[in-house]
Amino acid sequence: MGDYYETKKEVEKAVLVALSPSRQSEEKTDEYLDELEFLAETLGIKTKKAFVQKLDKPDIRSFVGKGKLEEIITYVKDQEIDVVIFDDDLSPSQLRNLERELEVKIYDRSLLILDIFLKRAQTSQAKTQVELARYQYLMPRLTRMWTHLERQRGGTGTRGGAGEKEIETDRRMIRDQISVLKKKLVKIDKQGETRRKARANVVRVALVGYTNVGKSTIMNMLSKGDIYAKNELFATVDSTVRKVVINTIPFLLSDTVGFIRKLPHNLIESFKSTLDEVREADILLHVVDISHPSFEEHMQVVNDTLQELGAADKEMIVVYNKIDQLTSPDEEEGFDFVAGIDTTAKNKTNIFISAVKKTNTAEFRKVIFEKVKNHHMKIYPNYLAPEYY
Ligand SMILES: Nc1nc2c(ncn2[C@@H]2O[C@H](COP(=O)(O)OP(=O)(O)OP(=O)(O)O)[C@@H](O)[C@H]2O)c(=O)[nH]1
Ligand SMILES: [Mg+2]
Repeated sequence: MGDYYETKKEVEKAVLVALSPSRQSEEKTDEYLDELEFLAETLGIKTKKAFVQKLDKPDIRSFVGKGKLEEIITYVKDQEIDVVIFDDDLSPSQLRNLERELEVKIYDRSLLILDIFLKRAQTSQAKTQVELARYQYLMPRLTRMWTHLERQRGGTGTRGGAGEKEIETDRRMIRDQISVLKKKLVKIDKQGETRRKARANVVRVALVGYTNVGKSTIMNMLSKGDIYAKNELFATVDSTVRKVVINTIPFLLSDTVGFIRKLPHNLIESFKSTLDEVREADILLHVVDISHPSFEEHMQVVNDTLQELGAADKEMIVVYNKIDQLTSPDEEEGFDFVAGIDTTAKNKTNIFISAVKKTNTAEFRKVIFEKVKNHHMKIYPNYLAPEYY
């Protein structure tokens, strides 16, 4: 094995590889690729080209068929590509085969997301959660190249390629790490539990939504804070809680990690405690980027994830954000005409805003106030709530 991956260049060049099953439209495939490109960009990786193969199921051996793989290999060599990114998860044996044939670094969707989370995590809880998920993911996938790269990352460095023996050593080390991290998390969880219990006498509201929809922007708008909000996927990985007061009634507002299609399962598992903010909330603000062509699918992903967390039946305000980017919404008709918006769902209130242009935000505050007030009155039945002004 050569040392082609030794030299670290400033910007890595990537090709994307995706399948296009017959049931999926071309637009959908393109959109998924755009999302994958955006994810790669978040890690500072530049996409040079995307390869799509019409296949209903991934090839067991190499994800794409033989002919397509040859095409990719040629391109990777000619264009000096550093990374090949697959839009689905690869099995350990697919990863091994592809690595051998492509001879460059390989990412699948989960690993890409895990690395973004790793880069973004700030608190020790989030860092521990991501590290755990990442190790659990890597464990069955340790290959010579990964072992080698991980050692480089860890600064231990090995000369030449790692052998089977080293992989075995690393596997043992990772197993130990996993149990250390699990213990650490239990301890952090206990502290978090105490902190959350202390908040039992305050109404709790949680922002949820697909990544990049504007949750942190809304959090900042409501709490006048300065949370990292950026046109990047997973700008927020840690959950942040702020106290907000609307018209004399206080509540706690939490901003959490965004959801995404095919979020690695290990990641949801280890983020469960961060997502306790969501599970324990009285009211959810489900933020939707209504200007995104796939906003309905994104909503579905969020609702499914909420279901998984056991938080699907909570009272919810669906906040359709970024209306400033909608092409020609009919002012007269309002936005309810937009296809796919369910105005009949119980327990749900729809509101249309632009957090950036501050459109309809007074109305938004009012809707939050009314709902928070109801919960506040349950905790403090004698509270004389003021009328909203
Ligand atoms: N045009 C427009 N852009 C917006 C609006 N609200 C937020 N944005 C932009 O959308 C991008 C993402 O905003 P964030 O607040 O970081 O989104 P988020 O949901 O917290 O994203 P993650 O933390 O990555 O999951 C930023 O570039 C914001 O400036 C809006 O009402 N209109
Ligand atoms: Mg955010």
